[in-house]
Amino acid sequence: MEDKSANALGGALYKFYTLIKADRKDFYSIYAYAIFSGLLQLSLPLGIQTIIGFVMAGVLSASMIVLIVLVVTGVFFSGLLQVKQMQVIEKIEQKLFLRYAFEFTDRLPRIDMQRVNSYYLPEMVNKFFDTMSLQKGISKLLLDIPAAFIQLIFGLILLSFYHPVFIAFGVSLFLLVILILRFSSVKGMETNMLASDYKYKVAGWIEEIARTIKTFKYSKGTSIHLKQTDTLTTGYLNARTEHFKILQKQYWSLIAFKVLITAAMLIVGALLLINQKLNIGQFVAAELVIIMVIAAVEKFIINLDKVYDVLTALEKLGKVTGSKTESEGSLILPDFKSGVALKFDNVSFEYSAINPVLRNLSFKVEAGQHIAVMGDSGAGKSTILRLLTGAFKKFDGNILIDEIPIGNYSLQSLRAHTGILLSMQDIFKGSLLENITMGNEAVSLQEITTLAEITGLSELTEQQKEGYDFILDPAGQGLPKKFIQSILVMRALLGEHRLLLLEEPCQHFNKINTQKILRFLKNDTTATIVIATTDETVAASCDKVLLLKNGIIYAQGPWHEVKNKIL
Ligand SMILES: Nc1ncnc2c1ncn2[C@@H]1O[C@H](COP(=O)(O)OP(=O)(O)OP(=O)(O)O)[C@@H](O)[C@H]1O
Repeated sequence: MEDKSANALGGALYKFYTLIKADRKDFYSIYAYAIFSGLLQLSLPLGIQTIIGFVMAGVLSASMIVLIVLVVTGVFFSGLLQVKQMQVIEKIEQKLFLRYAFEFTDRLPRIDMQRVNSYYLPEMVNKFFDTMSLQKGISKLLLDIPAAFIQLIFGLILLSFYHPVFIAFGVSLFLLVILILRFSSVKGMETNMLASDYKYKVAGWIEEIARTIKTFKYSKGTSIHLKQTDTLTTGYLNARTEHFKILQKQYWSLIAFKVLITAAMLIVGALLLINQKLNIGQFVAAELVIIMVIAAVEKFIINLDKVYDVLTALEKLGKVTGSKTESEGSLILPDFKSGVALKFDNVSFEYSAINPVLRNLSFKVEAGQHIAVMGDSGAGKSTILRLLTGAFKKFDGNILIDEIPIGNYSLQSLRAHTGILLSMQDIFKGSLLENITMGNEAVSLQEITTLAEITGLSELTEQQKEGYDFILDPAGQGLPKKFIQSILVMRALLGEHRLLLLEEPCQHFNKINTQKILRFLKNDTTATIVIATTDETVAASCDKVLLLKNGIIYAQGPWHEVKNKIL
């Protein structure tokens, strides 16, 4: 466990380093400002020391006034530099938000589906909210901590000029900080990560209740939602309490040290003063520097929880931004106006080791041929289509497209030539037109209206005043299923294709639209078509039927030969 946590801490620190590297110019200017501001802040005790010297000597001279002006100017400039630092930090915070927003948006559609198969992606995306923790914490990490550190270094250097005893003070202070970090940081990171895990589990569970709200609403007397929340929040509270214990330990070590050091320094300072090793001006200045140094250490320790938060946020954000994208080849599928030839050669596939889905499957589809894949629920029909999208790469055997293994093709080129309708596709919040064309401006209006007529969507566009600008709710809420299906079918069919992968293309359609779609597929496209279906009308319209049973081919041939084998 210790090793894993140490790795988590190391990994998070490395992520922090890469984050800083990306904006290094901004970071350099922060540190330049922090160094100057630290130096300027020292002008206060030094100035006071000299002023006291003047006062003690009973001299009121022009140089004393100049000195006062210099001290006041120093205070003003150190404030000015702090404002500059804040401006740079604000810029960094804005950049962070943009960077993560675009990284999430760009990466999600390219994510390797096989690796995230067991995750519920909307829940995984909740981690985006850690951008805010990062924004909040980074200013502490970049502004307060470096400033405190620089103040500490300069303060200690200055003190060592007053008397060597102060060098011992500096060394013990450094040792304290290192000891506190050495003994608490790994555990602190571990407990903070655990609390964060539970935080997302609670959020995920509440999201799940919202997603299935009708189930919970209509299940009389259920308390399962509260029970689960109770379990998860208990986990969260335990982890938080453990984490707070670590923070408390750090604060207590600091308080103990502060008490001791204040007493020791006052006594040592007073003794040095009495023994005339320091004059009164030096004594006051040295005490001021000591107070400043202790305040710097305090700032450092108090902000340690922000360090944990930032590192944890980076780890969580990394779950999405660091997730593997789909691997692909570099071959471009040529832009021919004909279908592709397909071949499954001894293909076996499983989503998880306990559940083999396809077993030594071999079949061929000629270029331009239409094939229906039939079988009971769970037989593996959709899986065949999914494998042909190139989204699932880990299978045994070989899948060939135009005699070349599917993995050799560039996914972009493959998908540019493939029209895909799978049951997990959905409507997103956006206009009807955006939902149909997915932003592809090359699609002609003529093509859209033709397909709208075939699929029956024209009924909707004629009813709606806004026509194709009509805004759809997420998942097409409130829209009849037949229109949702029309949109999804149009999305798959618009444009030129060499391969069409269609899962139940005619479900929710009436007989007329079913016939229109089947006629369109027969006469108006040259693509090779693979349809996963249980609809006999659809199967009968294909050149060949592949009947699956428990992941193997049970029968294949034209519909009239296979239909008797269907139970
Ligand atoms: N994403 C997934 N993760 C794990 N197992 C899956 C996944 N998708 C499907 N399966 C399993 O793989 C098997 C085949 O599923 P598939 O969806 O290909 O069957 P199907 O014939 O299309 O069934 P249906 O008609 O019900 O959609 C089933 O046992 C199913 O539970």
